[in-house]
Amino acid sequence: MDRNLALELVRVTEAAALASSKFMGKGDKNGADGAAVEAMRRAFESVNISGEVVIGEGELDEAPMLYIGEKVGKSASDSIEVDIAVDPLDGTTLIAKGLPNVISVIAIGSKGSLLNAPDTYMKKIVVGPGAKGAIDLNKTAEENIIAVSKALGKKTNQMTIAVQDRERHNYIIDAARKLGTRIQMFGDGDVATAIATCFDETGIDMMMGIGGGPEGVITAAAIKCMGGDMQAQIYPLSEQEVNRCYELGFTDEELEKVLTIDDLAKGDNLFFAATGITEGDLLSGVKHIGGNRAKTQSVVMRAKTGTIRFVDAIHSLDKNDILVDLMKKYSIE
Ligand SMILES: O=P(O)(O)OC[C@H]1O[C@](O)(COP(=O)(O)O)[C@@H](O)[C@@H]1O
Repeated sequence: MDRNLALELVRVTEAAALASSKFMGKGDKNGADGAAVEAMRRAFESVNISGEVVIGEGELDEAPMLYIGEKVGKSASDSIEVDIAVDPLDGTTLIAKGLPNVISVIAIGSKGSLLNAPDTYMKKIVVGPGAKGAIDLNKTAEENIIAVSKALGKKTNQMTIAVQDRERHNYIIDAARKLGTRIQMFGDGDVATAIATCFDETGIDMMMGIGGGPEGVITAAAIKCMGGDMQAQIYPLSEQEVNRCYELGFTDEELEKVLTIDDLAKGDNLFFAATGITEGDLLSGVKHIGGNRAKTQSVVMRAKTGTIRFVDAIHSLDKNDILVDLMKKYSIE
């Protein structure tokens, strides 16, 4: 894949971020998600790829989505075939309330590189480059915190771990408290939080917990680009989810397997892009400024080179065809 693809991908997440930002705090999570999906789909039309969505979003909550198997991109005779994983809006509950940590994300990899994870829960553990090789999902939360602290050369009470605020994570909270480890709880949006582990300035050393499977694959592509580490296990939490895994052809053995970052996102022919929608640890949210313009901040990464680029942009919203059309459709100023 050509390096110039990076900027094209940023345009795609920017489009989704701009469209959904119009819904911030309006209590309409499906409206925000729908606008992000449509904007992303339209923006993909000008990207010179022949892409197939292998990870879509929305199945868990039946929200609008870019569905699995959907073809996206220009699909010209010279377009390269790629796997695409998308989450046009990670944090639908957050955007409805105007809360921080909402982003739009895509990961792209060569054909067959991204795991076709089911739309069920996934157990995840994510660390930055400093603790690469130190994590093991077969071990307890306590053992992992200790191993990561050793790798980072910190005491466990000098570490901060990020945990999604859910009852199912009480075992992690108990382990961290026993070790005196600080906990940064977050309401939603585990892709943004996982990425934050790879940036020292966020102060987050590790993320652990059970979140969406599709989000897990997207996270793995990003963490690969940044040289961090991740392990995961498909983790259906209900009988319905177990059946869904079987329907998709997963065996019991595969469901028990601890997946490495390479199982989730193979090789290094991978790109990842994200744009902030609301303020986050790493990316600023969309800021609507005077003159019908808006500022965005994005990050785009490439695993092959390890380059991480932050892209600041100012958009003239009335000159943006996708946005003009969508705002008409949703009757939003
Ligand atoms: O909210 P749940 O059911 O605990 O699921 C966790 C998943 O939900 C999210 O917090 C938000 O997902 P949505 O944007 O689809 O609402 C993800 O980041 C996370 O992986």
